Amino acid sequence: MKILLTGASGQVGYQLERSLQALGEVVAVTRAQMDLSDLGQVRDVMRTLRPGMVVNAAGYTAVDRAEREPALAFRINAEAPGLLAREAAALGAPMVHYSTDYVFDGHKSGAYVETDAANPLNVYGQSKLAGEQAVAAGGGAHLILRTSWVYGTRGDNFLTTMLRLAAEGAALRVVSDQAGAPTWSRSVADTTALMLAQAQAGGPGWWQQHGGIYHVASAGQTSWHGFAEAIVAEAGIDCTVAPITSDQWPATATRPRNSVMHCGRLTQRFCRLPDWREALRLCLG
Ligand SMILES: NC(=O)C1=CN([C@@H]2O[C@H](COP(=O)(O)OP(=O)(O)OC[C@H]3O[C@@H](n4cnc5c(N)ncnc54)[C@H](OP(=O)(O)O)[C@@H]3O)[C@@H](O)[C@H]2O)C=CC1
Ligand SMILES: Cc1cn([C@H]2C[C@H](O)[C@@H](COP(=O)(O)OP(=O)(O)O[C@H]3O[C@@H](C)C(=O)[C@@H](O)[C@H]3O)O2)c(=O)[nH]c1=O
Repeated sequence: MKILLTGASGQVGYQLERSLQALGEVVAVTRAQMDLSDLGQVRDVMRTLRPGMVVNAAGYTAVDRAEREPALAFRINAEAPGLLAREAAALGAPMVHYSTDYVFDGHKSGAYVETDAANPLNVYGQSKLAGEQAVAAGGGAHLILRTSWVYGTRGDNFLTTMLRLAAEGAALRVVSDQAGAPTWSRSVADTTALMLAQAQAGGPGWWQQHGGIYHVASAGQTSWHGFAEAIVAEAGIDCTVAPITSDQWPATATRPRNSVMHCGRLTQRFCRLPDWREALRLCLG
């Protein structure tokens, strides 16, 4: 089976290109071959390639910049995934799409379940919620995997930023009033592959029974400050991390204070991701 993978240069996409190999022929396209802001090109690629499955790991992920570029964020995160979903449905191809903890407003005191009402606080979250809705409205078989605080040793992310700042000897100041679950990009990719292997074995009725939204995040929770402290500790860097409040960090976009997601639906049917601290250890090991 031909699997169209978008966003292969990104954190999750890079891992997916490896994790999906066992499932079929992975055709990884870059922005140069399929720019999600160009809907005509998206349609052309889908109609030329005619994939048997679409895994959309591309996304507009610049949370602060999205406040200044809402139209572009919505085109890439909502309109293009909607088009991919409609084109995939026309081909009878299932689609996997990724979403975010930032669809929630953070006002809940416990962990969010899949059926909790979404109410994003920022443009990025709004565009991702619109993307979820567009993929579901596409009418085909789909999985929407919401993950959170993704990191890895490649590219720009919170882990690599903290390691760089600590190595430069910078005084680390990190917000301690936002709770979430840091999630290793490899955990997301491996979980996706595990779910899709079961889908392939399950036959046509599988998507009807098991499709829809899943929360896919590390077990446990921490704050960005707790994550930063763990990063320097695991990396063996002698450096203090000062806790600050969100108000003390200059940010354009408002982030949810609590975006911890309950992963019970995933755990009951498929697997449990490692605890965030254990995953960090594995990532840096
Ligand atoms: N990062 C995180 O903390 C979280 C991410 N997610 C979601 O997971 C998914 C994957 O995110 P992640 O891997 O972390 O993101 P990255 O920012 O690491 O990668 C994004 C990918 O999308 C590609 N991309 C961006 N714009 C376009 C475009 N116009 N056309 C084609 N490709 C484009 C990038 O290509 P290029 O290299 O050319 O820019 C890159 O390959 C996204 O849907 C994201 O919203 C969910 C929760 C947390
Ligand atoms: C670099 C840095 C950030 N911060 C704060 C800013 C922010 O509140 C928090 C996280 O910063 P970042 O900008 O790395 O993270 P942010 O862009 O908010 O990360 C989000 O990205 C999108 C794509 C998602 O989907 C989310 O799940 C989440 O991972 O830490 C500090 O307090 N000190 C620092 O030195």
